[in-house]
Order: sequence, then structure tokens, then C-alpha cells
Amino acid sequence: MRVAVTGRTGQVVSALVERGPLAGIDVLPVGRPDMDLADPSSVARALAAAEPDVIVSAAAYTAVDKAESEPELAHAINATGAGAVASAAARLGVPVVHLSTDYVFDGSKSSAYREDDPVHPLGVYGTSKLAGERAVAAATPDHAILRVAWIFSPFGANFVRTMLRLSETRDVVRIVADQQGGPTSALDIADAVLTVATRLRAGPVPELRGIFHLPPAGEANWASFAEAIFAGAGKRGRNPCAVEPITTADYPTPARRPANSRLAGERIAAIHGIALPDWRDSLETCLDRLLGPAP
Ligand SMILES: NC(=O)C1=CN([C@@H]2O[C@H](COP(=O)(O)OP(=O)(O)OC[C@H]3O[C@@H](n4cnc5c(N)ncnc54)[C@H](OP(=O)(O)O)[C@@H]3O)[C@@H](O)[C@H]2O)C=CC1
Ligand SMILES: Cc1cn([C@H]2C[C@H](O)[C@@H](COP(=O)(O)OP(=O)(O)O[C@H]3O[C@@H](C)C(=O)[C@@H](O)[C@H]3O)O2)c(=O)[nH]c1=O
Ligand SMILES: [Mg+2]
Repeated sequence: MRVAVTGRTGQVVSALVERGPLAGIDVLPVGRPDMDLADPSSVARALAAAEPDVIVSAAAYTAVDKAESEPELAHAINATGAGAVASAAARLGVPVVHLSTDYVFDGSKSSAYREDDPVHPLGVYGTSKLAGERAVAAATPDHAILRVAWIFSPFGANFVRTMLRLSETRDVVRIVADQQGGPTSALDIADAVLTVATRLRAGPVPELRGIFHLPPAGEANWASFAEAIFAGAGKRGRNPCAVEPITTADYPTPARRPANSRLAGERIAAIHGIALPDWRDSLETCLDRLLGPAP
């Protein structure tokens, strides 16, 4: 099986390139300059040239704060661009697995979000990703939309690498403790994406399609996530760094973020048999890669 994935250096595309061969799947990144999601005319041609059996739509405009001042570009990439990817899949007669986000919710629910809970994004990024989900669904019924959250990995830009960088020059960092969610390993996401892609490819079973939440086991807030990162870094000989838990109000940002980002994973477990590991275990794997194994 051959999977074309949008993007080149992103966390999920990098993880798919690594994990695909372990599952006997060829993974072909398709991205700039051959394919620019902001230029829909480049999308169909580049994806057709990859001759995929399945398309994974993993590229996105992911700069949450910057999106507030670039709404047109965020929308072009995350909504129009995602729709163009799904239209290309439809034209090629192949399924599309599209990545979306917890930021489609406003976080006002007191328990984990289910797939049928009402959406209400708080910012431009979430709004553009929600429009992307709708564009994908409108372009082809042959889709699975996987909503994930708080992605970390040894690759690219993410909260783990930001915390490790800050700990090089600081003894204490102030981190919001009133946003709950599930830190999710891009490598775990890649394995789940490949499972779903394989199952969609196997046949046109409607039940396997639609929206799925893909959370890790375990819960966190950004401050407890940072504490776990520093504990793991400390075990690996790095400078100790303390976390000062603060509130969202103490940390003003251009974009509002949901107070509750927790996703409920029952549907993907029941329909695709997928349950991700505890994020604390996946964090250890990530830190082994970034800092070397703990003694
Ligand atoms: N990061 C996170 O915490 C979360 C991400 N998601 C979603 O998961 C998916 C994967 O995210 P992640 O791997 O972290 O993304 P990254 O931010 O690591 O990478 C973004 C990717 O998108 C590509 N891209 C951006 N703009 C364009 C464009 N105009 N044309 C073509 N490619 C473009 C980048 O290309 P290039 O390689 O050329 O730079 C890069 O490969 C995205 O859909 C994202 O919305 C959902 C929840 C959490
Ligand atoms: C760097 C830093 C961040 N924070 C806060 C800000 C924010 O609430 C939280 C996380 O910061 P980030 O900038 O990593 O968060 P953010 O970029 O909003 O992460 C989001 O990215 C998009 C793409 C998604 O889809 C989401 O699931 C989520 O992962 O930590 C602090 O409190 N102190 C700090 O020193
Ligand atoms: Mg960010």
C-alpha cells in the first residue's frame, strides 16, 4: 500500500515516514514547492503524481497565535486547501484520512468531548480547521477525520521541545494550569493513522468513516505536562527547572484557547480497535530520542 501524506517536515508527516515502513507501507510526503495548499491548483496534480492508495491530510497552518493576524492565509490552507486535498482523493477514487484538532471546541464542557458534541471554536485556527473538516466531508464520503490534540514528538516545533529549550536558560517557567487536555505523541498518531488508512482501503464500509477522536490514555494540563517533561529531562542529566502554575488570565496570548481540550476515545476504540498508550510512556520514548535514554 502506498500512502501520500501532505507536508514535508511536519510532526505527523515525519512520524508517518518513520512508522510506515515498519507496517510495510510506503509513505510519500507531498508538499512545498510541488504542492502548496494555499494554491489549490497545485494540489490535484501533485497528489495524482504520487499514485496513492490512500491520502493522509496532515499539513496545516498550525501557528495558533499568528493565525489571529493572518485569518485569510489560515483559512486558505486549513479550509480551502484541505478541501482541495479531499477533492483530489475523490477524483483519484481513494480514501482520505484528515487530521483535525481539539480547538474546534470552546472547552466549556466539564467532561471529555465526544464526536457529536457541538463545535464552537474560540479562534482563527480552530475556525479554519472546522471549516476544513466540513470541506473534507463535502468533497468525499470516503473520509476519516481524526481529531487529535497537543501533539509532541522528536520532530519540528512542539511544547516538549519548547520546554527543553526554556530549561537551558531558566530555573523556573510559568505555565498555565487551567487548560486540560491529552498530550499526544505524533508517533502514536502515525500508527493509528496507518491502521485507519489500511481499514478504509480494504472496503467501502460506511461505519468506518466519519469523525473520530484520538486521545492518549491519561490526562494533563500544560503545567503538569511541563512538570513531567522536566522530571524526565532531570533523569537524563538536564538542569532542573521548576514549574510555576499560573492561570490563563496570567498568560495573555492573541488566541483564546479551550479550558477543556479532553477528547473521548470510545468511538475509535469500538470501530477501529485503536487505543493510544498513556502519554507519560510516550513522553519517555520522545525524551529518549531527544536527550538519550534515562540511566
Ligand atoms: N501540532 C499540534 O499540536 C496539533 C496539530 N493538529 C493537526 O494535526 C496535523 C498535523 O500537525 P503537525 O504535524 O503538528 O504540524 P506541523 O506544524 O508540525 O507541520 C505543519 C505541516 O504543514 C505543512 N504546511 C503548512 N503550510 C503548508 C502549505 N501552504 N502547503 C503545503 N504544506 C503546508 C508544513 O510544510 P513544511 O514541511 O513544508 O514546512 C508542515 O509539514 C495538522 O492538521 C494540525 O492542524 C491537531 C491537534 C494538535
Ligand atoms: C511557552 C509557554 C506556553 N504557555 C501556555 C500557552 C498555551 O496555553 C499552552 C501551550 O502553548 P503552545 O503554544 O504550545 O500551544 P498551542 O500552539 O496552542 O498548541 C495547540 O496547537 C494547535 C496546532 C493544536 O491543534 C492544539 O491541539 C494545541 O496543541 O502553554 C505557558 O503558559 N507558558 C509558556 O512559557
Ligand atoms: Mg503552537
